[in-house]
Amino acid sequence: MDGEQMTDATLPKLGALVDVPNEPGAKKPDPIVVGDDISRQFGGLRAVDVGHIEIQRGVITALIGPNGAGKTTLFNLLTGFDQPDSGSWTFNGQPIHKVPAFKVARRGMVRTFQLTKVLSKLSVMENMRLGATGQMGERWWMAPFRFLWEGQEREITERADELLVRFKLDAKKEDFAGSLSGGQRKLLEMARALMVDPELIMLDEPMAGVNPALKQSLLGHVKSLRDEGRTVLFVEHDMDMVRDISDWVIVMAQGRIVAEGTPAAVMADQRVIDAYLGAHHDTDLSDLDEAAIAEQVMTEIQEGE
Ligand SMILES: Nc1ncnc2c1ncn2[C@@H]1O[C@H](COP(=O)(O)OP(=O)(O)OP(=O)(O)O)[C@@H](O)[C@H]1O
Repeated sequence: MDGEQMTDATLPKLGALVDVPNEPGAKKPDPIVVGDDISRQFGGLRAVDVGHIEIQRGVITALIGPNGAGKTTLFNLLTGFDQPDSGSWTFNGQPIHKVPAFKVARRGMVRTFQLTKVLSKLSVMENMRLGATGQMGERWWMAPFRFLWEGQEREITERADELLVRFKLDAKKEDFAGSLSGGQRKLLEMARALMVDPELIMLDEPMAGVNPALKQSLLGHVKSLRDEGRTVLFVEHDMDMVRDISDWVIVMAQGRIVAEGTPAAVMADQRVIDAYLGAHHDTDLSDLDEAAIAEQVMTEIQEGE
């Protein structure tokens, strides 16, 4: 996949969504992920309760919803970082719901993590090397066979160097990750996830803590992931980003998928409005048209973050 600029191929992929109904759980023409009856309970709280979900291959899908809707929990489940109470899902047609996280990543489905304190104390380059799972040199019994893993080590370093140049972090490679700005951290999270050359990259709030000057550059990087043939799924509260770059939007509320569709359709969808209306009983709906209400509610959610 590396190096292939698939911009020409992107257009037919986007076109494939035209006939998909704007319905929760809608079937897609070429899904990379298909999940059924996925549930996760914390005590008495059903954090995730998804009947059916499909993620279309080769496009950018946004996962939105109010705080506590279950978005992160669903991310954790799909990528093997948490275990469901029930449910099954496939990646590229292969069941993956019982596969541990590191193997899910090797198969090509990777999620970003916000940099933790521990990773902040590693250099940018060390963070990149951590992103490359399954190096032979990690296995103690391979140590005597240095000739076998030295080549791989070199490849990892070359790949990390290339990605750091692409994300304009090469000048920072020896710096502590903790010294990076919010936007640079987001770029590092993305670059690190790309170390395993994933088919599906799942971004957790890529715009959180990013200053406005870096936002455009970040948006460009996310689009470039799609344009080189990857599938992108991201959780985000920044509605400008959702509007700007997503090809498809899935809305969660109280653990369930309550709406799906193109960004324009979703922002004017009554179910989306209803999902957020708990805090808006006083709004006089008769005074506003549907799209205006959606716009207002979305803005309030965004401002509330
Ligand atoms: N480990 C946990 N233990 C107990 N409750 C949890 C745990 N993780 C999540 N929850 C609860 O599950 C619900 C869903 O949380 P989740 O973080 O998935 O929502 P979210 O949509 O990602 O929210 P946000 O947009 O605020 O990040 C919330 O009510 C949350 O408090």
